[in-house]
Amino acid sequence: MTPSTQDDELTQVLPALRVSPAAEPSGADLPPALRARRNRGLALPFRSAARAAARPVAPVAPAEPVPLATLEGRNVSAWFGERQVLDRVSLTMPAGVITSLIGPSGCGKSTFLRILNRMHELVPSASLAGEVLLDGEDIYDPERKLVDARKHIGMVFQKPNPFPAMSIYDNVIAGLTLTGRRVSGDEKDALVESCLSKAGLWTEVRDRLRSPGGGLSGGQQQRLCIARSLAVTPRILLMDEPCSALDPTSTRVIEETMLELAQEVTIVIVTHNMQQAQRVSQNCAFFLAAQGTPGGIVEHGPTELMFGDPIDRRTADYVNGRFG
Ligand SMILES: Nc1ncnc2c1ncn2[C@@H]1O[C@H](COP(=O)(O)OP(=O)(O)OP(=O)(O)O)[C@@H](O)[C@H]1O
Repeated sequence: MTPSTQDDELTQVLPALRVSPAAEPSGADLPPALRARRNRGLALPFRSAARAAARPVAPVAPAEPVPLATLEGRNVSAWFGERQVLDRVSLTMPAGVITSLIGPSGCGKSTFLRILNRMHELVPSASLAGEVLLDGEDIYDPERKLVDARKHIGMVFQKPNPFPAMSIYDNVIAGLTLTGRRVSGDEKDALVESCLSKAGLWTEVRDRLRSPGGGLSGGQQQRLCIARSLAVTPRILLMDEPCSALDPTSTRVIEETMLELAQEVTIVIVTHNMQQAQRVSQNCAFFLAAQGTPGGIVEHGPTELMFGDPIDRRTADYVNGRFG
């Protein structure tokens, strides 16, 4: 989806804000996603252990810890006009876990992701059925405002979309500006440093915060977009092929960032990269749409099992590159 204006884009991309950034993790602790890797005997991504221990702590005011949230889709179906593209998809994306959505092109992964933060309904012909529960509360409850869902569920897109002429600093706090929340200068400075640090970009841009966001490399721009999402303290971060436009080095840096962020935000990522799904996610769901039928989930579960010992032959074919 390509938003038409900056404000449209901000409204879609950035949830309304809570200003207090989440508490920085203890430098001695590895995030759960990394601990899970270590416990399973898997190597940590390069630099992750060091970064987890040595991540700079921004001088932010003490903040209320934001509890990790679980997101659950129940019997989610979706249509564009008369055409049904998803059929009764149910998936739980547990708190603090990175869940990857995999599957061939056109099977409805991005549609499902956009339903998870109420972006699907922005398409005029789109409709849907089912429930999306954020910690048990349906984000589609008619009593709830759209902004309540976006407040908690952020999105990072395939193509990095910072505001190119806007400074790096202002890009990070763009969501605050849109929502009209007044934040003191010191608090803004601390928030910018904290979010850029969490997105793994601080040390690269700390000396040029007033330079335009468009002057950064593609990978840096994507991390700037992640920092922009974090500035409004989402509880869930949805990522739609966040590395598909990036080179392998930038991809690796974003993956490390995701693993570290998993300590404070539940992440759901759509990816076509099977190695990436294995590197970053603990849970995985395989989507498929047979010819002429809407997409659904064939199988989901721990990523290790999905790749190492899948139940369904179609899953095995897909993860082993034998599909189609
Ligand atoms: N705005 C739209 N209007 C009409 N049909 C759409 C729209 N967006 C997606 N679709 C259709 O919905 C189906 C699912 O698309 P979706 O983008 O969710 O699949 P996907 O699995 O994410 O694909 P990819 O991996 O290629 O991004 C496809 O058949 C697509 O053509």
